[in-house]
Amino acid sequence: MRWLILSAMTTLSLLIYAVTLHASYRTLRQQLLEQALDANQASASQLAQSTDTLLEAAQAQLAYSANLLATGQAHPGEESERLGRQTGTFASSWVVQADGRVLAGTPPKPASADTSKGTAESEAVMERRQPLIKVIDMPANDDPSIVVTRPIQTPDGRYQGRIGGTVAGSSLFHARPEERVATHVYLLDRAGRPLHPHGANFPAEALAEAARRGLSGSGALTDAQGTGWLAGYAPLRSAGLSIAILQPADAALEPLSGLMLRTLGRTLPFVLLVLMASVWLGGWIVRPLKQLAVTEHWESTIARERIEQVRTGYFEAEQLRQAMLEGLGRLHRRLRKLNRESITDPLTGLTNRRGKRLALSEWEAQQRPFAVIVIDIDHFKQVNDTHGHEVGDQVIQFAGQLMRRVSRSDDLLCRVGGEEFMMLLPDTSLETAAQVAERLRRCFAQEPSPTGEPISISAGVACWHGGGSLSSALTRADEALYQAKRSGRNRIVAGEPS
Ligand SMILES: Nc1nc2c(ncn2[C@@H]2O[C@H](COP(=O)(O)OP(=O)(O)OP(=O)(O)O)[C@@H](O)[C@H]2O)c(=O)[nH]1
Repeated sequence: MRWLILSAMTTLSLLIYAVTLHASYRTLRQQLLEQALDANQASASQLAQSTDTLLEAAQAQLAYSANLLATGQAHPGEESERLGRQTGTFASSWVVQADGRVLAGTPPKPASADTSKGTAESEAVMERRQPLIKVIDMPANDDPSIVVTRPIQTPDGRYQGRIGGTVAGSSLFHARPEERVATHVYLLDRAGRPLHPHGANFPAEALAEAARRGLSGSGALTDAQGTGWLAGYAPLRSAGLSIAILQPADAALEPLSGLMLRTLGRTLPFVLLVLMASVWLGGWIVRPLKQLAVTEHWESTIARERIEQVRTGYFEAEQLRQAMLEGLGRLHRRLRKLNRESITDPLTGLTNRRGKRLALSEWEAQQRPFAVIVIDIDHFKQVNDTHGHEVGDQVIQFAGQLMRRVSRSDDLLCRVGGEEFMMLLPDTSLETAAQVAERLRRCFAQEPSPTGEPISISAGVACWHGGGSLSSALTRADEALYQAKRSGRNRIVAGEPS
């Protein structure tokens, strides 16, 4: 039972522990993913905001220079050089006149001087002679560059050309907030296509709608290879683009195993404690039950004493103990009754032959001296013949009553045959026993029996002094009785002392 309780509690504890660990794992995982998504979105928004500020500042600087050039307050070469030197915003700058000819540039021959041309959209902007911000196609590993241009128009509205510059990605993304584990920054066009870096391998289409609508937010994506990505995105309003910050989900979940190990380390001692408590509890529950499981000495008082000494400790075991004591009490009472019945003559209530034999064995073992009176009703056959067996039985019962009348409480009164009786008087001399026998004989002679008249008895008396043969003492009593019968009945004969 102990092992049953132990294994049940162990299984239950481990099951609860496993479920708790699993739930912790799921919660931690979810928390890490949500934190990463929030962080990526915050980074994307911050980066977009700082880039927007930078590009707006670049536009303002170009507007100032365009105004100086349009009003003839500055020379194109000087202004282009001043832009590069003074602000530090531009990696290169140039001035082109209305027909597209480069008037000045810093560096002197900027490779991207004509990069303000390109897409149909940007051409249209140029045609409309509006300011433009545009990402230049760059080699895959380079930082992106953004071209910012501004029309040069005289106060009366004549278009004289454009002034522009490139803002390098290094200065764009230097404002990037904290560099987080395995994060990648992407510039997306309005269709959500990655403009930079080239060949970006992520499920861009998932961000297309957000990019088109200029939304900011975050989401978990899965690419064609089944890799999970955590994306945060925000619109780069000044350039009509979006910035996305992506992080592989695995990288965000990297701390998970460490956290779970720490959780295990912290909780395992408690689990061991629970298991140890289970062992102790199992023992505590089983101990009184084990002690109550008495398998021997049920018939003696030892069992009762052992059960009484059991300290139960809890209600159910105490109930069981009480029930066992109650059952044991009943068993003992029943055994006593059976024992009594097995040594009692049912007609007279006197001790029967078996009881007599047991008592004699005990006295012999104890060497306890006793006197014996063997009694026989005279002519009992005639009683039966004359008055019937029923009256004969009543006479036998009557004989028992008279024997009780003349005896002491210590004396053992037995019915040893049909109308034969025996009185065993412990620690009694031959003379005293003979006197008792004589008193009994007189009782019979004087008291009317169930026949309506007194009846007579004959008796033989002998005694055993605690040594020698006990059976010879009994034989002497029998011989004395025989002698009393032969001498005419209704008399007592004491045998020879041993
Ligand atoms: N009613 C009745 N009679 C019994 C019982 N046991 C024995 N008897 C009868 O007791 C009688 C004993 O008779 P006997 O042994 O001849 O002895 P007796 O007639 O007493 O003659 P003596 O002993 O020589 O004086 C028999 O008739 C038995 O049937 C009993 O339990 N009830």
